[in-house]
Amino acid sequence: MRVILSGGGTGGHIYPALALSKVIKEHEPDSEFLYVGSLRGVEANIVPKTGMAFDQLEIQGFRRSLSFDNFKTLYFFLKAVHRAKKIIRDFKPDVVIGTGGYVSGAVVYAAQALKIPTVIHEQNSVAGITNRFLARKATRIGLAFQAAESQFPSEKTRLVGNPRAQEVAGIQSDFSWTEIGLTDNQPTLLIFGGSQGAPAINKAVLQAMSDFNQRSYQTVIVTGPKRFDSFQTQLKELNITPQAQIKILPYIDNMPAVLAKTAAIVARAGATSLAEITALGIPSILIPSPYVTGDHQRKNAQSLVEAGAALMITEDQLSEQKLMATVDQIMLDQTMRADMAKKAAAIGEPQAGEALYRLVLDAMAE
Ligand SMILES: CC(=O)N[C@H]1[C@@H](OP(=O)(O)OP(=O)(O)OC[C@H]2O[C@@H](n3ccc(=O)[nH]c3=O)[C@H](O)[C@@H]2O)O[C@H](CO)[C@@H](O)[C@@H]1O
Repeated sequence: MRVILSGGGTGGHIYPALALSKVIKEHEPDSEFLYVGSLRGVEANIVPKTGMAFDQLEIQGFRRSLSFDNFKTLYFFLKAVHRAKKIIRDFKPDVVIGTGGYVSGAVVYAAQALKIPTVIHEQNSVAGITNRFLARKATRIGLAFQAAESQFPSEKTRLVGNPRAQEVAGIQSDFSWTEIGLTDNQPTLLIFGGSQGAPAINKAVLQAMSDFNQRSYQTVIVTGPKRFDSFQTQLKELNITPQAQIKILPYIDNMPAVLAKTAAIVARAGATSLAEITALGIPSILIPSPYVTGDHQRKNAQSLVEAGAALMITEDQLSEQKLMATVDQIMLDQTMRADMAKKAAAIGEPQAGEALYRLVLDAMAE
């Protein structure tokens, strides 16, 4: 089949689209894909590395309040829809799939105007603005959380999970911590604040660095691509030299392979990260971002906490002491980790990619 994928702005929207493309390719090896992202979004770094054809639109988000900027945004949106229509006419897709972010708004809207079947995927329990806008004319809607059901027309909406779960669940990882200068003989804690990094997590980790320096378990700190330099500068200012069991990175490109070798995680509670953590059965400490629509990360995190798979620290409780105490609790207790791992795996959705693929076939058959 010929497929246009679009989702952007943040990793949580991009990786599910790429994961779905792998499932489609397994079923239909001759399939052709085109990914349409935004000019400035992180998809421009992520997608071309996979070898998938990639095109870009200039687009920006709406402000929630009335402002002159919104006229400019509207202008960009209409221009982007116009270009998206041309891209669609040239590529002739059988289906157009949107996984969230402003750019998918323009691409899927253009496809709907051209009467091409469209599928949208909502990763969160609280629907994003783009998917709410696209829902009325979408042919099918795939959800990762049951809690989002009431926000979409029921007759064409299905609970499918997050396709990234299936991608990571089956992974045969040959990653070794020695590739980044660590060893494979110690349990490794991975700290990352979603795809962009999280200032509040970085700050608490910086304050706790001298504690991490004294631990025997390994710690990998992913700062986020734009926060790496300032993290290093602050380390210098604090006069702290990370010991050999600590590694600081701006971003991890091969996350599924790395996650498969990770003992425990400290992270935000973005939906795609959680799909990965549960698919692989990894114990986690979740620090939900309070800055997202409808406080959805806290709801995401709560579902793992209730299952016994995760511990939660809210951002207002986050401190060096709280972070270290919670991390030590998990990292120094292998039995606790094993129990949480089992409970995380029990709520994983290793078939999610398959379910979304079926939904795409449904949309095309209509
Ligand atoms: C601040 C914000 O708006 N966050 C939203 C965004 O989060 P965000 O983009 O952070 O998305 P998620 O946490 O859901 O997913 C992050 C993705 O990036 C990957 N990754 C991360 C770090 C790294 O170094 N390498 C790497 O590959 C993770 O493995 C994962 O696949 O989209 C999610 C899914 O719609 C939402 O639930 C989040 O609330």
